[in-house]
Amino acid sequence: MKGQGRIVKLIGGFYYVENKDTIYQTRARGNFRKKGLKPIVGDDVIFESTSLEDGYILELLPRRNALVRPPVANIDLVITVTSLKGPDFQANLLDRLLIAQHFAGIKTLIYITKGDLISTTEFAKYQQFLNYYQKIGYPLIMAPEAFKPEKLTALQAQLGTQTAVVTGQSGAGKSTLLNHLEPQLALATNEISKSLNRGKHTTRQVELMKVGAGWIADTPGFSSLSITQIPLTALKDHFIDFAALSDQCRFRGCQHVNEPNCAVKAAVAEGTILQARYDNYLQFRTEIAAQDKHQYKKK
Ligand SMILES: Nc1nc2c(ncn2[C@@H]2O[C@H](COP(=O)(O)OP(=O)(O)OP(=O)(O)O)[C@@H](O)[C@H]2O)c(=O)[nH]1
Ligand SMILES: [Zn+2]
Repeated sequence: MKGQGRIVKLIGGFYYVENKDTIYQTRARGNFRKKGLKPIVGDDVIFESTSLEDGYILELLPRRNALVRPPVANIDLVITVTSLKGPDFQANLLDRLLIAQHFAGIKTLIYITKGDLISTTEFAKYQQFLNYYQKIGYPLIMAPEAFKPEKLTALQAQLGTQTAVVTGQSGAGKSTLLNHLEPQLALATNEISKSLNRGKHTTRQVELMKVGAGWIADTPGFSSLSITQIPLTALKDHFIDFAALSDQCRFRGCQHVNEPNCAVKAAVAEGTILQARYDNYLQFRTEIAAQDKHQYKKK
């Protein structure tokens, strides 16, 4: 048969392509390889196959968008899983994820886990962050409330026929959420390693799975994320709270660093923009500038 399908998994040089609920094992043969294009999970392709195990990808169809990490294409929503305890909450990592997702042009839903493992006092420490992200426009859901039947139904309805990706640190609770959404998946989940205080990387590959009428990709966890693919002067546009104020800065294209009459810096001083978020902005700028310098030297 010859037809259109979607790459759902990639293992050992084989691309697994779904077409009408059947999965075909294929290899890449199309001329896209000459163009240096590498198919990733989520890609729509034209493929040909003689049996379930023997097929070829002939053509890679244009991508709407793609994330670098995890590598997935054609995504409508990223569910960004952020644990409060084990792994502990890191505003820096959350900001990296949010900025990378905005740069890729993909909507974000923040999903907070393990609030049940900390005291009320400790929770209050994080509350200002959670409130802040909601205030600036990120929808946010939280475990274990998110597992209530009516909440799961609402999330499924929100997903509809779309494609979502679940991303976040190792052991944050990605597979756990998917198992609640679709118990038939029965994905392996694991306790985080006590000695390393991080996940054991239960999920080892990106895999796109049917959940209700839509698709969700579970992805391996990670502990750091580079944002150096973003051009230095564009970074500010992906901090949605800064972007909302930039009209009020004195200079067009204000980088919110050294310029006078900067509305962003004023908001930080006033406390309407979180200091930690602004500090992360400056840190990301330093990382991007260091990378640019390094690349310039190599040329
Ligand atoms: N107490 C508590 N435990 C949770 C919560 N969410 C997940 N867990 C537990 O945390 C552990 C790790 O969860 P997983 O769903 O495997 O995490 P993951 O993000 O898929 O991990 P990797 O696949 O390694 O990246 C499991 O033992 C879960 O039962 C939560 O909200 N509260
Ligand atoms: Zn400014």
